[in-house]
Amino acid sequence: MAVYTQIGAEDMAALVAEFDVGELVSAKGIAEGVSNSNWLLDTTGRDGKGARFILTMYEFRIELEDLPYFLSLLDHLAGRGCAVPRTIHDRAGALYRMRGDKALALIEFLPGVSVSEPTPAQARAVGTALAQMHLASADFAGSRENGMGLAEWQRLFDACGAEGLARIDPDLAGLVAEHMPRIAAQWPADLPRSVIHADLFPDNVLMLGDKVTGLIDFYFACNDIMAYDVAVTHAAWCFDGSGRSFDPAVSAALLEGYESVRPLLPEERAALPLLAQGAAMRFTSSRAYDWLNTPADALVVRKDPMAFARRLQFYAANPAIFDTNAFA
Ligand SMILES: Nc1ncnc2c1ncn2[C@@H]1O[C@H](COP(=O)(O)OP(=O)(O)O)[C@@H](O)[C@H]1O
Ligand SMILES: N[C@@H](CCOP(=O)(O)O)C(=O)O
Repeated sequence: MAVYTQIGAEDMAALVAEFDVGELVSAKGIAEGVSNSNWLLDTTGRDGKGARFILTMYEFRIELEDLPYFLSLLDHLAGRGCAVPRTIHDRAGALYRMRGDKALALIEFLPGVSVSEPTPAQARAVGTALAQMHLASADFAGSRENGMGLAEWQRLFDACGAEGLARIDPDLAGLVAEHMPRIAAQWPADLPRSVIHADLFPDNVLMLGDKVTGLIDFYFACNDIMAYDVAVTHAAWCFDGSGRSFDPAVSAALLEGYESVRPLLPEERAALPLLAQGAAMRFTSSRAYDWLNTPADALVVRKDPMAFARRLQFYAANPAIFDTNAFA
């Protein structure tokens, strides 16, 4: 469930009146999601024919100072033809409004559903959309450091402590100690960069059949290595939920889709095994921290850190899956 804040009908109607989107017809809380409160709003629309929006209230983890970057990035990418929802500006032109100490943004609604068992055709479409997004961001003026980079993974593991990691799984602390220093020492410094999504999991992609209708949830977006974004997306799409089973056909299709728009340089391709281990480490770290620090009665379902620790082991043991002829 992800509606942490209640907004009464009168307040919601008054809020909607601050935007040129017609009058409020209905507002329904959206159950999916963990970080923000989201509502599906129907209004009469500017032309009286009806319109639909997502209202997001930023509850945790997002710094107010980063909101202009995230919200203007949506406008930029949508303006370049990417399947990304636009930010609806209020009547004064602002990207977001404050309600008490919390920020609210109105976002264009896009149709589609998040797939749970991606097919190769769907993975190809996602790879294509990711590469389009990377290219379309080339002239985006904003800049934001990756707050979930290597230093943060280490900080999160340190905060868990060896004893905390052992409570999650007896092998986890050893796995981190074995791989983290090597990944940090070999992390590439000079690969091509752009704006990256950095969290393009299936639940952040809306699809209708094999077509991508929306990339959403850009709240980890930052300027970083493009091939790292490919690696994150690979880790998120090419395994079953437990991280035990790798799907080579989905992997090949995802990379093919990406390269149909933006061929990887030889040095990016060569770095993918390490970047994928880093991607798996990144989500192991945040999930491990959340696993130990989410109260038992919290509304949010904790995600299994071992599902990404297993991916890390797989990537470390199978670098050849990223060879150009791996599936030929
Ligand atoms: N622009 C959008 N169009 C349609 N549905 C959306 C849109 N943005 C969010 N949603 C819906 O809201 C849910 C939660 O949004 P999300 O931004 O992923 O929240 P969280 O950051 O809390 O995970 C999504 O799973 C999707 O169902
Ligand atoms: N994709 C991450 C969690 C980030 O949460 P989101 O709801 O903001 O996408 C994971 O699976 O660990």
